[in-house]
Amino acid sequence: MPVGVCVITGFLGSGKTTLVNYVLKADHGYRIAVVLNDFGAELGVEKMLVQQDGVDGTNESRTLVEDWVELNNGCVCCTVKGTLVQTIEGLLEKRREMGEKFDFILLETTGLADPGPVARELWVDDELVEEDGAVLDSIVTLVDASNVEKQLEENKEATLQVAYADTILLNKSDLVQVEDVERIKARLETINAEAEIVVTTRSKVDLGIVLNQGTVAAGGRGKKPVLSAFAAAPPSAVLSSGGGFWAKGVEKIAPSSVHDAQIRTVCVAARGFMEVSAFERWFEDLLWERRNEEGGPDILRAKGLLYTSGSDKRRVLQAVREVYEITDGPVEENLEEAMNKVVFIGRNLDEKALAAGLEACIVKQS
Ligand SMILES: Nc1nc2c(ncn2[C@@H]2O[C@H](COP(=O)(O)OP(=O)(O)OP(=O)(O)O)[C@@H](O)[C@H]2O)c(=O)[nH]1
Repeated sequence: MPVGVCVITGFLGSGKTTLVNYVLKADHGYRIAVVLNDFGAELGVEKMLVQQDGVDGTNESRTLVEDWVELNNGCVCCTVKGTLVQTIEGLLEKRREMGEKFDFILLETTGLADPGPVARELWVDDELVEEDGAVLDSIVTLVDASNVEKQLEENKEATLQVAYADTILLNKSDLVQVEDVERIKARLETINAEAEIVVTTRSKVDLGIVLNQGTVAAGGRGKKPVLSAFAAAPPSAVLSSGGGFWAKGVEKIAPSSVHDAQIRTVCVAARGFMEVSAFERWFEDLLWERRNEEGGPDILRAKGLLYTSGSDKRRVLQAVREVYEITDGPVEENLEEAMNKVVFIGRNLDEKALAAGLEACIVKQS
């Protein structure tokens, strides 16, 4: 029987990695493979965020096998190399080699992705669906309750992510009032009236909602899944752009894989140990002051790994619009490297100025 693939999508900072971590650590007895396809992946930021507090809270029992990270409950983790189909094929190969099977594959998409092409790729690639292959089980979309309304106004991808969902996790509910939740639910329903909406905090959800929506067990080998967004039309209609499958009493959105051209990703790095207070001053100025200037940086999301003076731990930076946090990562054995990395996604990002700003936070050796 093929393995079910659960596609986890949602706008920048909505809680996808938090959900992946939650699923990996929960006591469910499933063997799960996670495929990360994220903007921080090339710097190793994303992988580290998923691994940072493994199943038992330590790093010790994990072994790095090539690009695979095996967790001590049998779950494995990898990042997309080459195409998505190649990555999943690699995973399945690995599964055969191990003589064991995964029960599920979780695929975390990038926060700016239109999940349509990913779903289509999984849908139409017949080789994947062969015996012991993979089949799309469901699309779970996370939305950040505190930002979703603005995101839906500004970004077509955010709307498409909601439109494709089988299940929507209305996450970060702790950051809004009860009446906001009702209003947001109503807004989401105008885009996708079919999806189940589950209100969550820190992506904590009944795992039955994420793992195994029944497609694989019910359909068996080679069966196509029944996804709400796809169910109204055969795949051919899904493949044609602007097909009639949106016309279900919901907003019409032309499917597109074109991103907001102004949004880009900038990665900056600086070697050495930094003064946290200097970093905070610089970062807060960027997030809170400079963004209001004409043509100033509009940072939608940032992630980073920081080395701070006087600590033997790497620190993890997370920012979603104006909100940010710096938390402790695992103890670092090789502190000499001390390469600070920050990945920004946003508009009006000046790479040179950001690199210089990060460099200026490094404590200079006298
Ligand atoms: N207050 C609050 N914070 C949350 C919640 N869920 C996640 N976060 C925090 O929000 C930040 C972003 O969470 P992630 O899980 O990394 O979000 P993501 O969707 O993977 O982000 P991208 O990789 O940018 O697309 C992190 O600092 C999380 O700790 C929640 O329910 N409430």
